[in-house]
Amino acid sequence: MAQSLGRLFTLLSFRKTHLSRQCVQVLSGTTLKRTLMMRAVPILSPKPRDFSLPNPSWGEEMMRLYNYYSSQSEVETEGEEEQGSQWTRLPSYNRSLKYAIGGVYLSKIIQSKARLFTRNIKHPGAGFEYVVFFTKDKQRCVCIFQAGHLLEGPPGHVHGGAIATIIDTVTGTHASLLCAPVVTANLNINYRSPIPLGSTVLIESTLDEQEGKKTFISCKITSTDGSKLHTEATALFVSVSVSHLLRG
Ligand SMILES: CCCCC/C=C\C/C=C\C/C=C\C/C=C\CCCC(=O)SCCNC(=O)CCNC(=O)[C@H](O)C(C)(C)COP(=O)(O)OP(=O)(O)OC[C@H]1O[C@@H](n2cnc3c(N)ncnc32)[C@H](O)[C@@H]1OP(=O)(O)O
Repeated sequence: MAQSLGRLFTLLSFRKTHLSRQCVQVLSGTTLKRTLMMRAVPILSPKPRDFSLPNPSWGEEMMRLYNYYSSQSEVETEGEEEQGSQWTRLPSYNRSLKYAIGGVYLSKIIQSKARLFTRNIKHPGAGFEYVVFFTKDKQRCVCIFQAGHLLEGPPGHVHGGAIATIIDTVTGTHASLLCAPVVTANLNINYRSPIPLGSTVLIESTLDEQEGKKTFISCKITSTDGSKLHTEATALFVSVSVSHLLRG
């Protein structure tokens, strides 16, 4: 199985070197949207649905922050200089495979029922609603997260496992931007104050260090005005080959 999948990946140019280069090309800079349309999602492939665009379940605070970071992402077209482009929104698909060339088709061939954990609840607003923005130098990411009613742990509050999941997702996405593919090797979490169900919070992730195959990232979750610290975490990601992912 792993061998035949390996051959398939090779045929479809889904090799580590290619993937890494492509990720760097595709996911950097403020021309992300245009580049993604032209390179990562090829002519032969339909455009995958982007789950990090607003939907009717997004509350006022989620929309306010989305508009704020989107406005910071706008590219100044006058002159050569790009201004006001501190943040770039990262599209989000229901399978990581969909970031690869031909990923939409690959997704139909390889474990077609598999879905990204955070994008597998169909009802808008019931699970994880989130959008990630990253800085040009990829040193920082920010995620706006609205926690739906299916993520309950203690009554009225978000489950610690759901919090771990969104932290793994944001820090993992951050590490992937720097050196995909990666896996989480270590995740340490301190839960400082509960997150009310249905609320919108900010997740900020910072690159601490890169050392060979290792990428160290730290992260905190706060209320949107920054006054309340909910969670702090550190994570270690290790770069792996595609064959490592396939071997499991
Ligand atoms: C596919 C297309 C992707 C494209 C992506 C593009 C854009 C991204 C956008 C969105 C991404 C979307 C979603 C992302 C969402 C979530 C991300 C979730 C990620 C996960 O949820 S993933 C699942 C959980 N994860 C695992 O399932 C890992 C299982 N595990 C292993 O696969 C191995 O265990 C491994 C590889 C970790 C290590 O394997 P190993 O030991 O053979 O590796 P190696 O020796 O090379 O280690 C190298 C150096 O790391 C040190 N090291 C290793 N482990 C350590 C530890 N735990 N603590 C401290 N240091 C450690 C060593 O000590 C050495 O350090 P040194 O070099 O200094 O000696």
